Amino acid sequence: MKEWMTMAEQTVDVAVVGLGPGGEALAARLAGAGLSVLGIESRLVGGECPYFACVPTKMMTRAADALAEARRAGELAGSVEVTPDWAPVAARIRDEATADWDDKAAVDRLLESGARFLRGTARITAPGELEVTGPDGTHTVTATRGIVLNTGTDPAVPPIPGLADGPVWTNREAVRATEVPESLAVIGGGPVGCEFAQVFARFGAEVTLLQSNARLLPQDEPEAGELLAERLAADGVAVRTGVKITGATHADGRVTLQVEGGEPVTAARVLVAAGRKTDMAALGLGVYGLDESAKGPEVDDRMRAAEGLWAIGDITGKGAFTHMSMYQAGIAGDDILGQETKADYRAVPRVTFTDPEVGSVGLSEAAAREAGLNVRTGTTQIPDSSRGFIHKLGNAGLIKLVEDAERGVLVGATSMGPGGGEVLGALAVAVHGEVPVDTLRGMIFAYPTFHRAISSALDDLRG
Ligand SMILES: Cc1cc2nc3c(=O)[nH]c(=O)nc-3n(C[C@H](O)[C@H](O)[C@H](O)COP(=O)(O)OP(=O)(O)OC[C@H]3O[C@@H](n4cnc5c(N)ncnc54)[C@H](O)[C@@H]3O)c2cc1C
Ligand SMILES: NC(=O)c1ccc[n+]([C@@H]2O[C@H](COP(=O)([O-])OP(=O)(O)OC[C@H]3O[C@@H](n4cnc5c(N)ncnc54)[C@H](O)[C@@H]3O)[C@@H](O)[C@H]2O)c1
Repeated sequence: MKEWMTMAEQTVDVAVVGLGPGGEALAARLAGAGLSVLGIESRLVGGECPYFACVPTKMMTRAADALAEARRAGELAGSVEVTPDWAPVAARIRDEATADWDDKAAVDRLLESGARFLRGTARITAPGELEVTGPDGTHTVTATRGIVLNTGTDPAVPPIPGLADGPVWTNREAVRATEVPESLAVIGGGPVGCEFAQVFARFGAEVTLLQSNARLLPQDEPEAGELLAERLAADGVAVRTGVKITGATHADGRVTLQVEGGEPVTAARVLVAAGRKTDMAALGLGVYGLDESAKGPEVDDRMRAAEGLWAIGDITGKGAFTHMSMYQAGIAGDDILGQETKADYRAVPRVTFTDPEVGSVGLSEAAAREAGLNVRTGTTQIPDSSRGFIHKLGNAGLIKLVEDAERGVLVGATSMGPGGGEVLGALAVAVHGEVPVDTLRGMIFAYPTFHRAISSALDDLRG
């Protein structure tokens, strides 16, 4: 194991700036391949996902789903008394997910791979040159083969007058919650807002979700956003879409949000889930002649942003998901190690872990039409399937397929329902493998599974 770096100047083959999921994996891989690699991280090795995002929030949704299932037992299986308790959730996130937000295990793993590690904030000062400011001073780093950026995003707090004058939760504070607020106003109806809104509502908070867009999950099919709004309402969330928040005041430990043309919302807490921001100027991207006002560098299909500069993860704008960060790390790693692999984004899957889960892959109907394809769609409702009928309570969901009729292949699909993210697997194979629709129609789908509903959606395909 190499020593923790303390020297002020060092030269390596590759510097990985920001150790999100992809950067961490890439640094270890390149070191394993014999390159000298320096991983630089200002906060926690592993990035947003393990400490503030995917893992803790999915522990929350797991717990909230357990409560919902227990509440359904009354009608299906006899009486159950449900008394929500946040303590086990908070303890699990602190102890099992984040080791109390300590990345020692991840740092050790990185050092054991042969990579070096430097804690600090990096800024590019010249091509292949970095200045890193951290707890033990300022270091200069020269990366002779190049720099990989995996700097991710920060939560964006919208410029609502007064909002930032008092305490505001983003995902980073919400995952540290040690108790459930009595009431919660959620700003934003994307994946983050919807997941948190349902979790806290199921644990007893009075939740209002304020979404500026006309619907929830605007990147998904409209049918999915509409059905999700219904299901959140059934959980007691007051869902308000198409709203404009014009101001905020903080008083007596409560926040009040003014809503244009509507009732103001007062809550004990406000959670901002209104998207993410980046700062390319702070990173010094202009050194490479790149646009510092952009959200991130443009990359080619090998993740190259410039000569000797690669970028992976959320900043590439190809989908802010951990699996994308890992996928792109593989592509960039191949390029650095001289293997020719090209990124292919035709079948990017994503899952919002609400109940019902909303999974989608490839193009939505609107995106396929915008791309000029001759589109046919097919839809089926999960409650109309045998498994949906059997499942009864909690069976809301749908499957929607988007076919390129010209080629007779699926270019997109949505799978919403119980285990919707798992059912998505079959659809992702179909889109990724460009399996002819006729071949899919000839498949035998096990009875009575949720995924068997795919065959009804195939039967429904029409122009
Ligand atoms: C609440 C929430 C839930 C989510 N749930 C899911 C989910 O279920 N599934 C999923 O696939 N995705 C989910 N995501 C998205 C997921 O967290 C990100 O896509 C994932 O973390 C990958 O991001 P990344 O690789 O770009 O880097 P990040 O994870 O954002 O890490 C970047 C790292 O770079 C560091 N850094 C930044 N600038 C510098 C600098 N100048 N010098 C040194 N270090 C720097 C940061 O400190 C950070 O640790 C969720 C996101 C949120 C907010
Ligand atoms: N399960 C997952 O894979 C998962 C889960 C969470 C987040 N993520 C990723 O993290 C990223 C961030 O998610 P997010 O939900 O924060 O962002 P987002 O950009 O997807 O959604 C933010 C929503 O907030 C709304 N909004 C913006 N400003 C507003 C305002 N002033 N008032 C009211 N509403 C406003 C927008 O209409 C938008 O729909 C996304 O790209 C997402 O893909 C993934």
